[in-house]
Amino acid sequence: MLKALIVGASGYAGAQLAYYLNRHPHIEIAGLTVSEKSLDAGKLISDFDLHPQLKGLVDLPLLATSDYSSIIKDIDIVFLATEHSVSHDIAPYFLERGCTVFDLSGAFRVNSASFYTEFYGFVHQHQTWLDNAVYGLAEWNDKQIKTAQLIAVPGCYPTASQLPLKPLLVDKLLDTTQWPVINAVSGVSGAGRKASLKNHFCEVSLHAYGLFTHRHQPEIASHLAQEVIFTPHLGSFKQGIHATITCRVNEGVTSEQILATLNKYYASKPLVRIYQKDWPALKSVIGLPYCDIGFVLKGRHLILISVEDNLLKGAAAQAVQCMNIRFGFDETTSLL
Ligand SMILES: NC(=O)C1=CN([C@@H]2O[C@H](COP(=O)(O)OP(=O)(O)OC[C@H]3O[C@@H](n4cnc5c(N)ncnc54)[C@H](OP(=O)(O)O)[C@@H]3O)[C@@H](O)[C@H]2O)C=CC1
Ligand SMILES: CC(=O)N[C@@H](CCC(=O)OP(=O)(O)O)C(=O)O
Repeated sequence: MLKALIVGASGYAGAQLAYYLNRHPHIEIAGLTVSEKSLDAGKLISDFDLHPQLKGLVDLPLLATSDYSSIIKDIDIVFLATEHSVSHDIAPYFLERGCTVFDLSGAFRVNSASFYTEFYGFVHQHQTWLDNAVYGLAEWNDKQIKTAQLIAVPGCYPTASQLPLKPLLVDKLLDTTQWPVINAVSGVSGAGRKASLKNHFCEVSLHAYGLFTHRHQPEIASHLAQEVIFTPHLGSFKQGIHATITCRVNEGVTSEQILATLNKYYASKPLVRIYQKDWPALKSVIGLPYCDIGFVLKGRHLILISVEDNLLKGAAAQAVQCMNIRFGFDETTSLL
């Protein structure tokens, strides 16, 4: 059994990790932690006001600490389900002690120090770890994940955006002079569990945000090696991301070619499902670890639809998928 620690366990992504790791035949949850001053210190993660869906499954207490020295012993794997600056600060502690770290935040996703100053508001202090981090887009980077010590699990919007576009770019089916236009709508859980007016139920309707400035635009563009126009939207539903991606194909490209290319890259990938006709809806993926992809071509105009659960394929499920790949377990262990 490998021993795993979840830091930030009381959050939305952390609780999903706890659920998956508890069912995993090769993993023992060795600890669940929250911040030193957490209001949830000492509570069970399955308490009524936290994550009662875990009752009887994971009735473990939340340890409030910033000193991991007493729990680090014997830990093999650390999941950081913490905000970017927290992951940035604490990841090296675990890495230097030999743990394999799966970071769900953006702190190690893009190998550019200036990116962090511009989009995350802090100066990145760990260039060597940034150099060594492997981007955990599981369907594409499995070879590198197998030997990585630090896996930067992609963002929720970047996963939904890159999975449909990447095969078409790699196989040169897109006219890249027209930047793909990604309009994506996220449920409110994408903003995390902490209460704020911005994600208050009565305040959320449907609106675009981060126009030309969202940090996921450069994450998507750098990993696709293709500029994109990315506009996120907040919708009044709890979970899920629905991305509508409009692009232009090269002269002569047919629907059959697009389907063949998507199948070429994903037919053997159990967590990406390609639609031969019609296109997916959020209800196909909520509570499940899949990214579902459909498309329609008219002339040279292509619309791709991709959907995922932001907390699952967009966060916790992809992190566990990466862990499965890293440690040689079946990719879908505990996920399906
Ligand atoms: N929500 C989503 O859809 C997605 C989230 N992510 C990323 O995953 C990470 C977690 O997101 P999410 O679960 O939504 O966030 P939440 O706000 O729901 O949870 C954050 C967790 O971190 C804990 N925490 C806060 N400060 C510290 C600290 N200094 N040390 C240890 N724990 C701390 C919080 O508990 P407390 O405050 O009580 O200490 C809580 O358990 C973020 O980086 C996010 O960007 C990635 C993809 C999708
Ligand atoms: C709805 C909402 O607010 N979504 C978040 C993105 C989700 C997230 O947690 O960001 P990472 O994928 O970078 O970790 C946002 O736009 O900031």
